[in-house]
Amino acid sequence: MLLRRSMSTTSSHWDRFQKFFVRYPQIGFSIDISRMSFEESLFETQAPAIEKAFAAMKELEAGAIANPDEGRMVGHYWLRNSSLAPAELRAEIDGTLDATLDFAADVHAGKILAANGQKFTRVLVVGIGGSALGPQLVAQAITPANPPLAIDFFDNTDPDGMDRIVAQMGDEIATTLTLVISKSGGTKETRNGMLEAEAAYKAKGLEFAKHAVAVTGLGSELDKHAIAQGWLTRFPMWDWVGGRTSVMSAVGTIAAALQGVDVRQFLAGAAAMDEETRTRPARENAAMLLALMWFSAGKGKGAKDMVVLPYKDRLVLFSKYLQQLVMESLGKEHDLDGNVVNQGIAVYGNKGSTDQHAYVQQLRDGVNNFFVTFIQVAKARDTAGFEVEPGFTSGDYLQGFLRGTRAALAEKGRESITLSVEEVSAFTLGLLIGLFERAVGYYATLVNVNAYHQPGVEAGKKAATTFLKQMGEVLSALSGAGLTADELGAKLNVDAEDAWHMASHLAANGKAKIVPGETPAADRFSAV
Ligand SMILES: O=P(O)(O)OC[C@H]1O[C@H](O)[C@H](O)[C@@H](O)[C@@H]1O
Repeated sequence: MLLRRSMSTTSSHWDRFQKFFVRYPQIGFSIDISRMSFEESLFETQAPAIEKAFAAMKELEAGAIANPDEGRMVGHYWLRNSSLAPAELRAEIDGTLDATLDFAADVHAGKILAANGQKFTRVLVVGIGGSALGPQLVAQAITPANPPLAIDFFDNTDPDGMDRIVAQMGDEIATTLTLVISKSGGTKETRNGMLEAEAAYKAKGLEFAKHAVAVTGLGSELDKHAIAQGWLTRFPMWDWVGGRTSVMSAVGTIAAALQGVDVRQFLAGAAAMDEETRTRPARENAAMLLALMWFSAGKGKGAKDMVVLPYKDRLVLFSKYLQQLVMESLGKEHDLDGNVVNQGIAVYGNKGSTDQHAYVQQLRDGVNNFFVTFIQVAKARDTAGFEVEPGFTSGDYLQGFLRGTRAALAEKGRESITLSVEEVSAFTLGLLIGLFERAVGYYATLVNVNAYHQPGVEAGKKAATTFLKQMGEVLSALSGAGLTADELGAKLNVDAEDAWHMASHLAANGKAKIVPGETPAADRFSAV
């Protein structure tokens, strides 16, 4: 009885797998949605929305103002196929790509040297969000084991984080090329990182400008600064490329090329996935299938989180990369008609099998509020095989753990998608990025939001600016006599809780003295 039941379950799984497994053999990719619990009628019920999404994408790729709030075109697909771009942009797209690759080749060949006449040995990327995550993902996933230049990142305004990197660089800062990357050219974290880098070069008696390159919008603050200081060179960033989709613009190509990545293959991978997912009907269209799965799992409201589990160390940052791509694109208060919808899909993940020893316990037994996206890489390793047990390699185990976890989740009614690529290479990373970019675009139409703006990000920036201004006032107001947060607040017309945090921060960093009281309200702050 038991045996029969399990056999029929197995055969229905096998049938469903065959029905909902789509592969593109010519690019070594497949998607399996058979372990998602959607009804087949989804393709019928969503047919009008699917058509709308295809049409919207077609217009977007043809240069429509697909980001209406900001009145901008959305052109990341043109970066890997400039022939799609409006005619007046093609030469600039191709020219910029060539210029980044030529620059990297000249650095490798020693035609562009550090100020001391030696070859550059390191790159320091200063950027944040879309201006850092792409280069970080590329560095982690597809650079050679011993790249021509080592790479570090200032991707925050944490002084301790920057100090550690500067300390690790030591005297090698003299042969470090710094790329300051900011589309807007006005992001404070990046401005601070640039100033910290400048100071670090100066501390070693070096001229920063002779080691600095900017990637930014024409005429931005950063652009003007780079011109005024006579930096090595500048590469443009365009308003029709969003930060989170900028890895195939100069933002990503310059660092990748310096690292010895085959950038043209990276772009070719994305272009190939674009070709596959641009015109195929929904049932064969991997990007549309992803969008539909997100829609059906989360009931079009993001009710289920997306857990991204690549079974490959090189792809560990892919989940973080997708977190920005998906959450910044889809996490919106309003839909395109102005209704309050509070849309989004939460994304988290790290890598398998590592995560099986952490939160996968909850995925199998706990709250069922997610679907997993497994990423399987067929090829286990580049080097010769090694057997950890007779007949079995580490790679066999990795595959066993992926399949085992997928089955164990399915047994408990937990959904999963499995994407497969043959190996992690410039080409396959490109195609995976291309796949998710298009899936995000399709899904945005299914739920009627603008995927290409990020109005919510501004609120935190504005509040931080106010906080800093008021903290300056608190610092000036401190005197010999100890003041409480209430007194500071009343004096400066600042919220008492804010005043307490400002004064506490100043005290923790040697700019104020604190006499602690029994409660925060009794703490007294004075000038040093
Ligand atoms: O490249 P930047 O203009 O410096 O922007 C860096 C990042 O910060 C912004 O606040 C946005 O949220 C991100 O989408 C962007 O990638």
